[in-house]
Amino acid sequence: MQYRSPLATKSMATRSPMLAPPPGQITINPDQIHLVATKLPLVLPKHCRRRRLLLALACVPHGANDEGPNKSKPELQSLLEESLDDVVARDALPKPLSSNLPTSSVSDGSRLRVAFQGVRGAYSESAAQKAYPNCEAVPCDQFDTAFEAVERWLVERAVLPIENSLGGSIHRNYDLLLRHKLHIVGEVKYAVRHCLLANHGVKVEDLKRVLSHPQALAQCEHTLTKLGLVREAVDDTAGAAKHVALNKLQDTGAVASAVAARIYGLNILAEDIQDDCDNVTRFLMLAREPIIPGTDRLFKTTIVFSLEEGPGVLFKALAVFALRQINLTKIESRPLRKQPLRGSDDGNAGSPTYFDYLFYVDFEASMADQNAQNALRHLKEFATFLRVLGSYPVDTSMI
Ligand SMILES: O=C(O)C(=O)C[C@]1(C(=O)O)C=C[C@@H](O)C=C1
Repeated sequence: MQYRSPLATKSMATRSPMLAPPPGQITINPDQIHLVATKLPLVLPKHCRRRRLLLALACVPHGANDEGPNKSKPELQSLLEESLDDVVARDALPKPLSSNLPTSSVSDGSRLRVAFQGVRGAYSESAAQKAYPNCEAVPCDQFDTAFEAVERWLVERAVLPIENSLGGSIHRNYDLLLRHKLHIVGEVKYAVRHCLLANHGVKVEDLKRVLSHPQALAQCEHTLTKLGLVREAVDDTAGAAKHVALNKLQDTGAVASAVAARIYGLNILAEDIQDDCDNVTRFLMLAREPIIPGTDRLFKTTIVFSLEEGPGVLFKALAVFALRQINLTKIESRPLRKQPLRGSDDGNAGSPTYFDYLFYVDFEASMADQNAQNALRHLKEFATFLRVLGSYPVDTSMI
């Protein structure tokens, strides 16, 4: 099956005016950050001086010219002068987060801001609400944007999909976990129930094509094949619904949630069209600081490591957990980029033979557990690289 993805290689803004980020959505590149800065007072509670300062700082474009027009500068200057002591005292050192139940407010009482990828009505928004009830979910056009939003203090957390029970891993987010320095502070599982949406008056037999996120299209493979619809991949399910609605398309439907149907005024032609009723996406909760791992409930730890090439090295790496009765719940390998292919040792010098890999492993133990610490100390003896991405409570909720 071949997806037509006309939107896949261009930036969001140039793809289609319909799919450009809506007002209020954060898009992080130096130019757009400047635009966001001018809107800050509209989106922030007035009493929240510290966050205004941090946001203002985050919004100064890299290499901004002092003599150039920078409308936010006087505000930034006065905020800096007024609040610097306060900020230095309270925020100079990153503080580990408590591993108690996730809070939905920050210390000043305002709602926790949580970045998700997609537009309003995306499954990721519902997952963010499940992870942090009553939070202020902030839409981001790309996964990278959500990572950056947390790193630059624009938001407190990000909730991003990492794997789906039908479609498998979301590789992009594995790669971004390593490229950024955020910590995994929790996980949340969300039951994804797809609907086939179209404009009012459009029947199933009128449809020729269907738009959605590639994962959502993959999760509905059988149904869409049966209907003979051409698939087109877009950035998120709700964005597909929005596009169909705004363009009043008559031959195109969208695979998205019932929530997206309500928001964008579309008709639900079919419900539960995913290939399996147990369609669950696991999302990671990300923060600037790690949480203090506990042993009071079930914890999971996610690590990433690389190994020397050689017979049985991966076996040896996994044995450090098996030897200590630590259960592995997930293993994922990703290419180690910027690492040249290595030649074989059989005299055939220069012939690219080996790919280098990064291994991501989730294991069921807390980093507060001596057994887990011993396992990682053992692994470090022969791993060429090792990083703990987070130690966090397992989502044991009924989905
Ligand atoms: O497009 C959305 O609504 C999303 O939230 C993204 C996403 C994903 O990336 O996998 C999330 C859950 C579903 O599995 C389908 C799509």
